[in-house]
Amino acid sequence: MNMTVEWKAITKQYRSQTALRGVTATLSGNKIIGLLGRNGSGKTSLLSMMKGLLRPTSGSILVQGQTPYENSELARQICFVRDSRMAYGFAKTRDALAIAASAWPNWDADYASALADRFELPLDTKVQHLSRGMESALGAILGLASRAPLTLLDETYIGMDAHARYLFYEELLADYIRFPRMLILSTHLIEEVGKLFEEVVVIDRGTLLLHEPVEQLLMKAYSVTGTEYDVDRFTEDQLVLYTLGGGSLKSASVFGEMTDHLRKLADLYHLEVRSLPLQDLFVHLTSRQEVRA
Ligand SMILES: Nc1ncnc2c1ncn2[C@@H]1O[C@H](COP(=O)(O)OP(=O)(O)OP(=O)(O)O)[C@@H](O)[C@H]1O
Repeated sequence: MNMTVEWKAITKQYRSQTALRGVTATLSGNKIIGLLGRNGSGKTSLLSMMKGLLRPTSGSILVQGQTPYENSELARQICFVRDSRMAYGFAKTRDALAIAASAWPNWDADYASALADRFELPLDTKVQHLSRGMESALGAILGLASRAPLTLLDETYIGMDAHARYLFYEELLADYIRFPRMLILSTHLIEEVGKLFEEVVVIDRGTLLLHEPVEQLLMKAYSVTGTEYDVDRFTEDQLVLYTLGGGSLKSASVFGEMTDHLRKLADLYHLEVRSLPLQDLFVHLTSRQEVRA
């Protein structure tokens, strides 16, 4: 199944609060997509509308050409992992997995049980009594074992410790390779998860800032390091995101493409050129107005 999600001029208003403003984009193909945005930028609202839990105030959202809102057939193809405590609070963990098994047509019970072992999930504990990390692990297991063609993970791994998070990344990638599907992960931990993404969507204060393949995005910025004099003359006409150091060792992060001409100039000025980590680029994209132009 080749998944397609269309956002058509989506606006979401909660009373006086506008969470999303005219967001338009088409996501297609089996991919791991990062949904990035600062706190309150509108990520959860967007994910909830993709699952059909909310309706846009204006505009429309289509998953496989259909409206997800009140569409129970389509809902079985879309797994949205957010708050396991809310969804399964009174059930024991083992029962939550059994409920999930009946909800998802592609549920893999053996895989769910192998994951429960790997994450050391206590099966006889009520979901509402799970530790934060274990609740996150349950969410990760539900998201992975559902094998839903569209899987939405809203900061699923946020309560996990580093060991569990890396286990989750490893499982996510391995299972995605075995069963390609569209996985959308909203996150703040870009440095850790960034390597998994093929494509990123950045939402800033309710508007779509960019939607691009990661490879293409990373080509849009770089850092140069050298003496202050050389770095300053190299970056004179460029959009500098931030600088570090000075004197004999200064580094400047630049938003713009590294052309052949610039590379020759950097060589001439004995500057070291590096690509910018996705996390740095994200922080600066969402904090500077000029970059949006
Ligand atoms: N039910 C609601 N009623 C009123 N305002 C809401 C509601 N849900 C979200 N909002 C507001 O809409 C905006 C976007 O919220 P949303 O939860 O979608 O953002 P987010 O990017 O997921 O945030 P975070 O990263 O902090 O979880 C915020 O200003 C939030 O306060």
